[in-house]
Amino acid sequence: MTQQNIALRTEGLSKSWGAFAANSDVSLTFAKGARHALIGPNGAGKTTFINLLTGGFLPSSGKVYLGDQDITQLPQHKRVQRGMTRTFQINTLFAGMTVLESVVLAICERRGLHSVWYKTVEKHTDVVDEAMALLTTLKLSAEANSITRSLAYGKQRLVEIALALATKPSILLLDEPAAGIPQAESKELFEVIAQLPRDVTVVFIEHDMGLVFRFADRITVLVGGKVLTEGTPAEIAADPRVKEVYLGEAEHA
Ligand SMILES: Nc1ncnc2c1ncn2[C@@H]1O[C@H](COP(=O)(O)OP(=O)(O)OP(=O)(O)O)[C@@H](O)[C@H]1O
Repeated sequence: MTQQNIALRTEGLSKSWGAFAANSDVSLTFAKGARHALIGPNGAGKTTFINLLTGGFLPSSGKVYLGDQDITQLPQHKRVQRGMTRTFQINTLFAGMTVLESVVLAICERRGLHSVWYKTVEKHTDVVDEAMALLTTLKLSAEANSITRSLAYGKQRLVEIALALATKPSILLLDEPAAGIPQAESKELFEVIAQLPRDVTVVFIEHDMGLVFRFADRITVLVGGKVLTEGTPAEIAADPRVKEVYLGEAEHA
């Protein structure tokens, strides 16, 4: 992979709490436009790794590079400004607003239009247009005027993704986006994620292997905080070590 094709890269990333190493020497490269899944058994260190990427945790050692810039020490909000965003659960304020209102607010925030309240936003028709375009991409335009809290969980997850996309990320990090939603809705959710523009690199954690093998074009397997292997879905599916890890887990359960 050439430097121009790299969206994000880690070098020997480690995170320990006391003697416990949640991530050890994780060196990964995420290609621009990839749909890159992180998989591995419970406690493998996937969420820890995402937190090291977003700046939620600082690593014990190692580096994080966004393109060619070392962002290892950069605070979370500065990483968002540079194009790296993760989804957050919709808070009470956003849950009580309509879908369109919340996305408009998120776009205003990005554009630095802090004093614009929704009632005066009609003047900023370009903000409303951008919000509607985003909702159309996410197949949420029919829900634009619904109160977010009243939507099915799968749709609420899409609103969370809309709010993340309102920051105009080049990298979108998703930690189990389909957790807790019915299977039919999760398939729909991933279909929408799969159709996001290719200028957004998507890194996601997912436990449902059906979804992983359907939607990822690259898979990294973490076990015990370390990279076990990485490859295309076909390579990972054929890797006996991966089967062993999951069979071991199933036997354990
Ligand atoms: N703040 C923390 N302090 C101490 N240990 C932690 C902390 N955060 C996570 N851990 C530990 O690190 C290990 C890895 O956790 P992590 O959540 O990264 O795994 P995961 O692969 O995302 O697991 P799951 O699939 O169950 O969500 C776990 O044993 C967890 O208890």
